[in-house]
Amino acid sequence: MKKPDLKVVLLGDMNVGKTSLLHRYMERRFQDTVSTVGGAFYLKQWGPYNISIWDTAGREQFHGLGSMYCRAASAVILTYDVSNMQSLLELEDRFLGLTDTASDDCIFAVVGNKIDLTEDYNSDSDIEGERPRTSSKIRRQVNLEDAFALYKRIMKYKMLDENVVPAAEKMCFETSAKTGYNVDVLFEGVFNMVIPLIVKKKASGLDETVNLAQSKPNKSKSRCCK
Ligand SMILES: Nc1nc2c(ncn2[C@@H]2O[C@H](COP(=O)(O)OP(=O)(O)OP(=O)(O)O)[C@@H](O)[C@H]2O)c(=O)[nH]1
Ligand SMILES: [Mg+2]
Repeated sequence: MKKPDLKVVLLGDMNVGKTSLLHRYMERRFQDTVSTVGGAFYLKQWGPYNISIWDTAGREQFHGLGSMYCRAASAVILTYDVSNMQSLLELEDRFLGLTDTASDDCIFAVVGNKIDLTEDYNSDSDIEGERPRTSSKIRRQVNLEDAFALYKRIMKYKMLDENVVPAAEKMCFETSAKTGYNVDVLFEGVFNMVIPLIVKKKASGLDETVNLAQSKPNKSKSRCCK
């Protein structure tokens, strides 16, 4: 298998929609999911580059694997559910520490999924005419400003200068895996931001992307499946 040029990892609590976001982006549809066991990866050709995108399990029992999946990651997509404040809080409490193994210049995106469930989602934005069947919308629990504040705390945790890193407004997204809203914008925005880092690394001979063959989970602990 060809070695990927860069690695992107999705992290976040169970049920926030990580697998659904990846299905939507890679397979262009919303389909039934089962809660992820261990992790799974997809390969995406992006221009001349190969990108591995890793889906991880949000369930507590797989928590120990998270830092392994993040090893040498160029980008981490921290995902929460806009209808569930706890899922945002978990990102800081439970998932941020797992990113210590990521690349030093790793970029972070904070993503609020399931925006279609909320009353301020305009279904005219649906990309495939998949309008919600009911109008029973709920009030969102997480505002974009909460995500901006988390992003700023992440930059502080990483000891990165706010004036140098991409602005929170550029790195916080709201998406719907169900309707496709903002999903391409998210993934392609992240890819476009990390590619200059790869070019730089390759030029300086510091390419540290993990070989997929060496980074499979320990079979005694978990198995890798979709
Ligand atoms: N309405 C709505 N439901 C969604 C959306 N994304 C995911 N879901 C639903 O949320 C549930 C969980 O989705 P998954 O993609 O399996 O969540 P996950 O984050 O991968 O969960 P784990 O694998 O357990 O960590 C499923 O019932 C999905 O159909 C969305 O954008 N809108
Ligand atoms: Mg999953």
